[in-house]
Amino acid sequence: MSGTSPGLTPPADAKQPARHADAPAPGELLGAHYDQCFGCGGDQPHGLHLAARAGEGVSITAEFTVRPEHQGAPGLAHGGVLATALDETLGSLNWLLRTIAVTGRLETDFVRPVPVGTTLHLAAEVTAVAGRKIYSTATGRIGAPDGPVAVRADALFIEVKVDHFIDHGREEEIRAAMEDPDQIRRARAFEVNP
Ligand SMILES: CCCCCCCCCCCCCCCC(=O)SCCNC(=O)CCNC(=O)[C@H](O)C(C)(C)COP(=O)(O)OP(=O)(O)OC[C@H]1O[C@@H](n2cnc3c(N)ncnc32)[C@H](O)[C@@H]1OP(=O)(O)O
Repeated sequence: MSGTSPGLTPPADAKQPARHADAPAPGELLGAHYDQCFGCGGDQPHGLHLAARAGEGVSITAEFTVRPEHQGAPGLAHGGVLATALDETLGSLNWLLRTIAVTGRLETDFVRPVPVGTTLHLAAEVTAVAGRKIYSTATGRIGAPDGPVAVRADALFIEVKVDHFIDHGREEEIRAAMEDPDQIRRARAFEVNP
């Protein structure tokens, strides 16, 4: 689906997304792009620990289990946490394009409440690319990949250079990320832009 706001509608000359030749194979786990990331970082104690897996084409699947610390209303996931899970899944798509990009716009529909203990099955794909603009869409389903849709989102990511993080991020975290011995994570963070 495309979002309802004009910023989420690809221009007429937008192109179909092209999976990068070196993208991880379908079924492969992507791993975290940064170990302290709130969405995917394994060393982030407060995070969602979302694990994304490459799909066919430019698509991703991911799973996220709602824990008690994710509540908004009693026993139910906070909407902002669900939006984060969608944002993280959508952001992972950019690795299949081998592009560094940040979220410019994220439009979320909350269709059903998501109880604590639920595993949300997320699926996302890039729908179009226009210059630096990457258009994508995602759904989150309750309990199974074909379960009822609980949340969906449309997003616009904007390609940036690594300088975006170096210029705006805090120096100690930037330095630590650059020295990360995990080659895949370093490549996801730094080595995708020429
Ligand atoms: C050293 C350590 C490295 C670590 C490496 C980590 C690797 C990978 C990390 C990824 C992390 C993933 C985590 C999950 C994803 C996030 O959550 S990312 C964090 C949340 N997002 C942000 O912080 C972004 C903040 N915003 C910005 O920095 C700037 O607004 C942006 C998005 C870079 C755009 O600024 P800009 O580059 O000056 O672009 P600009 O020329 O204004 O716009 C370009 C085009 O996009 C359009 N556009 C821009 N913004 C919008 C918008 N909001 N709505 C509609 N259209 C828009 C413009 O209209 C323009 O269109 P055209 O005129 O070309 O047709």
